[in-house]
Amino acid sequence: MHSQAPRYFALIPAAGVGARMAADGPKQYLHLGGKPMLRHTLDAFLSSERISHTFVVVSAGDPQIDAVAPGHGVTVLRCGGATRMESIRNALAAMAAMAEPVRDSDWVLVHDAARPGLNAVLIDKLILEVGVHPVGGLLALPVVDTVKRAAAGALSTISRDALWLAQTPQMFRLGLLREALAAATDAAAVTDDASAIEALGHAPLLVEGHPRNLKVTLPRDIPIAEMYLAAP
Ligand SMILES: Nc1ccn([C@@H]2O[C@H](COP(=O)(O)OP(=O)(O)OP(=O)(O)O)[C@@H](O)[C@H]2O)c(=O)n1
Ligand SMILES: C[C@](O)(CO)[C@H](O)COP(=O)(O)O
Repeated sequence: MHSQAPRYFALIPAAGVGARMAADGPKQYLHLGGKPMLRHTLDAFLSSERISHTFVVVSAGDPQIDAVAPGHGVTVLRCGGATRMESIRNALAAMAAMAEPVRDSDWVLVHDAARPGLNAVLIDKLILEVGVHPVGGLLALPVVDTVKRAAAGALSTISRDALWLAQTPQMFRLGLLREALAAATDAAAVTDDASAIEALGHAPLLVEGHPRNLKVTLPRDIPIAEMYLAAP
C-alpha cells in the first residue's frame, strides 16, 4: 500500500539522433511554432500543476540542451544511452540517486521529446484515469484504418479490433519501471516502456490520447505538428 500522497515526475528521453528525420542535427532541437521541439514538450509538463518536477535525459555531449532547458522545474541528466530504453534506464537510476531522490512509489511519466503536441489536458487525463491503477497506463489511439500486413510478397488484412497505437506519456511507479527495464534482455526490442511492463505479466491501462500528440519522426510530420502547435 502506498501511504504517502502520490507524486508525479516527468522524464523526457531526448538523447536520440533523429536519423529518420535526416535533418542537420537531432530533431528534438528543430524549431516548430517558433521554438525548439523539446521546449514545447518541457513547457507542457511545466504547465501542469500535477507534475512535481521534470527530468530530461540527453546524450553526454549534447551542446544544445543548456540553451533550451528553462532555469526552473527541469533537471538535465547527461546519461543518454544507445537506445531509448537505455536512456530511460540510465535516467531512472540517476533520479533514484538524487540528493532528494525520486521514490520507488512515485509515478514517472515517460514522454518522448519528439511528441511536442502534448498539453496539460492530456497529462491530467492520463493521471486522473490511471488514478491508483496497480500497474500504470499510457496514452494510445484506437486504430481506425484497415490494417494490412505485407510479408514475403503476400498481402493480408489484420482485424483492427482491439488494436491501439501507443503514444506517450507512459506512466508507471519508478520501482516497477526500473524492475521491468532491468529484466529486459533486448534493449532494441523494448520500443516502449509498457512493453517491458507487459513482459512481467502486467496489463497497463490504455487511456485514449489525441492525434495532436503525434511523434515527429519523418519530415512529413513537421507541418502536421506545427498545425497542432498553432492551436494549443
Ligand atoms: N538512444 C535514444 C534514442 C531515442 N531517444 C528518444 O526517444 C524518443 C523517441 O525516439 P525516436 O522518435 O525514435 O527518436 P530518434 O531515435 O532520435 O529517431 P530515429 O529513430 O529516427 O533516429 C525521442 O525523443 C528520442 O530523443 C533517446 O532518448 N535515446
Ligand atoms: C514510445 C513510442 O513513442 C510509443 O509509440 C515509440 O515506441 C517510440 O518508437 P521510436 O522508434 O523510438 O520512435
